Amino acid sequence: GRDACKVDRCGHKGPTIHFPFQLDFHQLEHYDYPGFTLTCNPNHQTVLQLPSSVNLLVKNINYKLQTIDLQDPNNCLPKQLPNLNLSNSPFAFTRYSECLYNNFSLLNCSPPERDQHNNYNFVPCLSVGGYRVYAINYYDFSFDSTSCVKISGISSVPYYLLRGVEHHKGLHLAWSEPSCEVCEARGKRCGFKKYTSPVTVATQCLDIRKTTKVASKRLVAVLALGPIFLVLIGTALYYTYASHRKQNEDQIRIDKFLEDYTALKPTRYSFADVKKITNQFKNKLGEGGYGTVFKGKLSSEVFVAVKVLNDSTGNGEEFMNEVGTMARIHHVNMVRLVAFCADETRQALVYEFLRNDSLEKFIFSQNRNNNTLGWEKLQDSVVGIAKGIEYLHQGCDHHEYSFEMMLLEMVGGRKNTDATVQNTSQVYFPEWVYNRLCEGEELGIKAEEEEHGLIAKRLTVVGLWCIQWYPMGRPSMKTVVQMLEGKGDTLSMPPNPFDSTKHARALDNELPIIAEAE
Ligand SMILES: Nc1ncnc2c1ncn2[C@@H]1O[C@H](COP(=O)(O)OP(=O)(O)OP(=O)(O)O)[C@@H](O)[C@H]1O
Repeated sequence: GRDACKVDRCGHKGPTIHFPFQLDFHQLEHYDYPGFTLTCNPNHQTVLQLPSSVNLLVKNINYKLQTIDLQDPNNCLPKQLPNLNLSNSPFAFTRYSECLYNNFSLLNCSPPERDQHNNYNFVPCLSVGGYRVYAINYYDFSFDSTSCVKISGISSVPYYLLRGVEHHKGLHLAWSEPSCEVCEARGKRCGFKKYTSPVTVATQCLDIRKTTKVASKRLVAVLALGPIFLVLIGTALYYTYASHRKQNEDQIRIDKFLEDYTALKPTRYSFADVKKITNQFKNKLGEGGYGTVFKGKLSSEVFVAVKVLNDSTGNGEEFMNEVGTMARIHHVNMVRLVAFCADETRQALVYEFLRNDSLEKFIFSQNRNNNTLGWEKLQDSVVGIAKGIEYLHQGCDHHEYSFEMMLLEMVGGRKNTDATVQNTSQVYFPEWVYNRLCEGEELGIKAEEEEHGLIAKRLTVVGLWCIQWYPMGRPSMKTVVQMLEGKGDTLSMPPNPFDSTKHARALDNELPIIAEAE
């Protein structure tokens, strides 16, 4: 109970510190439960030391949500991330940032003549002397790293920590043990009760009033000591002045952050702007179902792809959906919507420019042996796309029907309805390839090394799982990512998606029998 009544803080603006946290100089009083130890640095800032000597400043502790907000003392979190390992600490990344990304490398790139890397995660605080540091994911294979040197690797991290402008936001962690949520929600103070196992701690709820009574008694004692009180007032005034100055500095930093953040949101252009950006639609990149795509230039270094929507494209619903959704999406595997145009008559979407051609061209390349995209790269692309779709689904298990066809088309190396194929049994590639796999035959594709054959087989089996007749039989995108990343040849074969008799029989079973009318 004594621990629960104790409230500390490092500076008058610092977060309040009470159970399950404690300041290290009160260590002796915590004879029953060590809690999470914090320290005060000489600048009266609160410091949390995480394993591997990662020291971070504590900005806020939310005892109700059991979260803690941390900042790097030098405002350069990416510098600490390679050492950050939470496995031996009571903390984990918060649910809000549950999208964790693996295998980032910090690359130091020599000064580019013109910055061709502007679409990647630039880390300003690590970039010195004209060199530029980027946080690049294993799957960013379009990133030209020839003039770069790897500084360090980051194994697992919430993606928001690597986005340049969001470094200021700091790191958000959560703890689950000891659990004080119930006490906090009841407006009570939480305290240690007993150990239920060597590592698990039971807590008890204590009345805060007791705490305030103790506090007010102390206040009376302080008032009695008048002269000391005056000194305290003087000190407090000094700190108020100092904190006011610091508040101003914080405000400037926040304003700068908001400015950057606003710059990230899609801008609205007029159609005249769009014409200017695309140089009168001079350079056509391609054509899709909804419009024509042109190359454009925002500045001497920033290129974009401008999709001018067909006049006949819907009643504006599709356009609003696209802008509404894309504006909220920030994912390493998703193209970024930079701007849009919605004049009375014309609509256009402005995306970041992707310089490495469309995947379609690589899939349907005639001479697969000579193309630059080998089987490993194809697999990497598929995993990247699957992760992007998983991010979009965020827990909903509905499928991206064209994803599985893309998998199968990659292996088939041709559209599965290719009418030029001689052997009619091969015309519907998915069915043909299912039968072949079931009979233990090779896929009959061009894969010179054994490992390539395994990749092709893995893509095919996952594709076949995803085209299962019944939606319930299809794996979630999360499972798809795991299947695609799985090593070796251990995937089981799915049931036959083309067995129409089974489907008919299953339907028979499911439909209720309706009696004929008399
Ligand atoms: N962000 C981009 N960067 C570079 N090229 C692009 C970009 N977006 C589209 N393109 C080019 O424009 C072509 C058409 O793209 P678009 O998105 O309109 O069609 P799609 O994806 O093929 O089909 P759909 O209209 O069904 O989405 C692509 O094949 C590609 O060559």
